[in-house]
Amino acid sequence: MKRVLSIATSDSGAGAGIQADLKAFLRCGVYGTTAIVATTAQNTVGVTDIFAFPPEVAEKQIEAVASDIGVDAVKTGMLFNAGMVSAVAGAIDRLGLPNVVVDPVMVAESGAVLLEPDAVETYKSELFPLATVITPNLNEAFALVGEPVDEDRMEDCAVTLHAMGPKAVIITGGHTSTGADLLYDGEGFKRIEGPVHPSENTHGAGCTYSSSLASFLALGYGIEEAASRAHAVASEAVEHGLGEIGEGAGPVHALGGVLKGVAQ
Ligand SMILES: Nc1ncnc2c1ncn2[C@@H]1O[C@H](COP(=O)(O)OP(=O)(O)O)[C@@H](O)[C@H]1O
Ligand SMILES: Cc1ncc(COP(=O)(O)O)c(N)n1
Repeated sequence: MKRVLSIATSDSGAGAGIQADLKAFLRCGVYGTTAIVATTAQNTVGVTDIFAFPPEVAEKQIEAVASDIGVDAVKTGMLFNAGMVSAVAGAIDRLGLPNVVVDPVMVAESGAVLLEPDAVETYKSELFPLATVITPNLNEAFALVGEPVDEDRMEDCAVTLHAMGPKAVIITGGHTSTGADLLYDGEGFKRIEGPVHPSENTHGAGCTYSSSLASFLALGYGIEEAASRAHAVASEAVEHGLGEIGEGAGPVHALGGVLKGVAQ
């Protein structure tokens, strides 16, 4: 059983964050572990509070998992502040963790700010250089390069992000007109396409995607194949999104496709 560690934040509504990551790990057939860096009071409508743990609490969890269970891939999600980004980068580096997927979570589907603005520089200087791949969505990608969102300039944006140190960049396409993800590995571009589901129940799509990507890297797939499989898992989770859960954008359902037809 391959082991994938999520370093991220709890979502009390369980649509995104650590909870979405564990569902995606189960869907992908890997053993998921967690280092929880903060917790949100959150539902499908919004985020009413964020409580961040001290960075040492995150470091201790990462060390506990690495020293006994082991780590075949790691995914970082919402890290909230600069001190945490720095501590997580330090632990990944010190422990030599492989297959590092960095999802630079900045804003929730509901509009809540999930990253303090001064942490962006720490991402660029400390965490991106350790990343196998970073997975910003369209808005995050342009925010990171400090430019207004322009779908026609996604390739330029990916090149600028790649120069910040990750081995590869994937700008996820859920908020673009085509829905395609864009992969840039420093040599060429690859568009990952698939059916776009007309669903509003996308809370947790990005978390599901980056966790699935880390899972497929742990399972030994190359970046292109892992990206294509992760897109398929995220897309299927959106297709089966749970509109009946909560009043806002419903949570994605990572196991929806797998459970179809199973007696309940
Ligand atoms: N309506 C949709 N239909 C199919 N795939 C989708 C849809 N929305 C998002 N996805 C896929 O889910 C993944 C996460 O996408 P995105 O929405 O860009 O991230 P985030 O949730 O961080 O904003 C991507 O692979 C994207 O292509
Ligand atoms: C704790 C936490 N982490 C991440 C997200 C982003 O969610 P999404 O996957 O929809 O971009 C979130 N809303 N809450």
